[in-house]
Amino acid sequence: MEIVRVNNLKKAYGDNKVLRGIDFKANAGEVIGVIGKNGAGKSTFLEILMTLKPYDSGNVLLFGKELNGLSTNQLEHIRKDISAVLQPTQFYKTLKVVELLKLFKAYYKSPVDIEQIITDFKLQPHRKKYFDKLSGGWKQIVSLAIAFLSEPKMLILDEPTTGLDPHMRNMLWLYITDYNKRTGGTVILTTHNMDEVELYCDKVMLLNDGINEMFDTTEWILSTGYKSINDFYLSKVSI
Ligand SMILES: Nc1ncnc2c1ncn2[C@@H]1O[C@H](COP(=O)(O)OP(=O)(O)OP(=O)(O)O)[C@@H](O)[C@H]1O
Repeated sequence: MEIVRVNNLKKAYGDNKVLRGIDFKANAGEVIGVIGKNGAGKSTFLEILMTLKPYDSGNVLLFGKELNGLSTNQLEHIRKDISAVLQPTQFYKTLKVVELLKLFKAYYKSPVDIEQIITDFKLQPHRKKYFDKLSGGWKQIVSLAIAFLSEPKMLILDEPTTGLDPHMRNMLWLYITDYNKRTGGTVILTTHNMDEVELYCDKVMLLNDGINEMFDTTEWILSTGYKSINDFYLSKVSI
């Protein structure tokens, strides 16, 4: 089943033409990595998929519906099936980890068991701490746990493992892989870690000079003679 289809997507900030004709597709159950150098437009692309940012031209279809032209009600309906890692706000400060999880569980009407999430994300020692007092990496973990609460059909993660130690990184990937297998949910993420792309992503899109220079399976890219996805990246992208 097709979850996302993007044709000839263009987006500029003033004279800065960031996306100059992107074609992309995500099916149910795929894990897709979006890569490219700093400033290539990865976050811009994800924000458009999250329905947070307008685009100039082209087509973006989520769950078969073209985004431009949807009413506010229709957009809200679509957003129920999407989850993204939220940027912590001031409001998070005043709540403990377990309170935050309960709040979002109620908000999403999530069937997910809070205690299970606490165990899966190794949050037991932190459950009674105020969010504001957690380290950067643990704030990231809590934000990710919240994103999974709604059991979304599409999960969008912007650099989810940046700032996480190797165990936490591993744990997060196990969780992503398990969520993907269990629910058939689609995961679209950006990362600068090419080993993660090679290990965990079914497909990879390389954004370069505003276009998708490559969009294919990691398997196919490796079969063309690159030693690794890192090798592929270094040979395709100049500094
Ligand atoms: N709101 C904005 N207004 C103006 N320019 C913007 C805005 N957001 C992003 N840009 C510009 O668009 C370009 C792409 O930025 P974007 O954040 O999408 O890239 P990225 O690939 O995610 O980068 P990074 O890997 O560094 O996170 C950059 O030149 C950036 O300065």
